[in-house]
Amino acid sequence: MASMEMIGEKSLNGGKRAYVTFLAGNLDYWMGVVGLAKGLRKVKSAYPLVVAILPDVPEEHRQILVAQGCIVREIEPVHPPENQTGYAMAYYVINYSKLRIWEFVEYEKMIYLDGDIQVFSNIDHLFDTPSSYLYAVKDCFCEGTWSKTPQYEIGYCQQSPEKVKWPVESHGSPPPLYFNAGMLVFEPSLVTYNDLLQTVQVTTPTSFAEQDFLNMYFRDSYKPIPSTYNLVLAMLWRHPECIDLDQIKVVHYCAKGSKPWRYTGDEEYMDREDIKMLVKKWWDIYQDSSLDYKNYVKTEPKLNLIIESLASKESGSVTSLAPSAA
Ligand SMILES: O=c1ccn([C@@H]2O[C@H](COP(=O)(O)OP(=O)(O)O[C@H]3O[C@H](CO)[C@H](O)[C@H](O)[C@H]3O)[C@@H](O)[C@H]2O)c(=O)[nH]1
Ligand SMILES: O[C@H]1[C@H](O)[C@@H](O)[C@H](O)[C@@H](O)[C@H]1O
Ligand SMILES: [Mn+2]
Repeated sequence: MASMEMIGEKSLNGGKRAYVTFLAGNLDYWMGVVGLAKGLRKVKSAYPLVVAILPDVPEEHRQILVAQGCIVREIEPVHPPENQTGYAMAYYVINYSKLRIWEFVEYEKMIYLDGDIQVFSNIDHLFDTPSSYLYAVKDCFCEGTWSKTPQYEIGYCQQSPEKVKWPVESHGSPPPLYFNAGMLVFEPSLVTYNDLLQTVQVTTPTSFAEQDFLNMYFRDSYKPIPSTYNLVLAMLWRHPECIDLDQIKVVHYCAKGSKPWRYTGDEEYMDREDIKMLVKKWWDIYQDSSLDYKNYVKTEPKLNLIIESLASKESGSVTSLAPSAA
């Protein structure tokens, strides 16, 4: 990878790791980020959550995130060339700004999670995956958001490619593997970052905005990881044979009507028992005040030790940071 960031085999950032998410606008997505910060604490993740925010995030939302232990980093919006054909969701245009996270080179490796994701098991081990690849979960093409694509028209989905076979005779080779960009394991790099930003300006925008773009850009370095690391909810009704809910570590509330903080149960599939259970599990974490950063700092024994030690140093006495043998 980028020589600028490496001296010999050692990286300049000392191998630092962090989770990162993205927040834009003054709507209610900050609630998702608070839920995520608390979820990462619940599973005892060892790494902080960086929030890349656009300038339009109100001050009060920033303060809530800081109070929840997040590292807030403001980023400039990225404006792609004009889109002549439209996005699957009009707001997807803001997601191009996500490309800025490749600039966070004080970290050697990061795990990006959308704000509408919750982590139910510790996934820190993903930081140990071999470098120079982009890891993400294969997407599903079966929802209406995909209706303008050949995959959807044919009824082909990479999740069950044997169900409806790709018509090689009429359409050529099947499309390359395609990941959902709500969860990514990646390495920040200034070389990659500059190239991403230059390339995006000469690339025609398509329905799934930066998700399409990243799929194209990282085609040769993409490595699929199991759906347990990013359960795109539609998998539950489109490909139930591929999913074992007990194994799921990360849930992505991306299906229409499934954002827990907006959930009404009215939209299609939203009255399913598994959906109700997953929405409730999100709320349980969001409302658990013992997972608030301030309470967590109070109760976390290791942190307490450090805080006490620093306090006693300040007051003149020297205490060892090592835990007592007792
Ligand atoms: O008003 C908004 C809208 C979005 N977001 C942020 O942007 C992320 C992406 O938006 P959604 O989660 O609503 O989008 P989807 O999950 O439906 O979208 C999927 O496709 C998108 C295409 O742009 C992105 O790639 C996204 O990461 C991927 O999960 C959110 O989680 C949130 O972190 C905001 O902060 N405010
Ligand atoms: O990015 C989109 C989005 O997350 C949709 O909600 C989902 O149906 C798609 O599979 C995905 O590609
Ligand atoms: Mn999402």
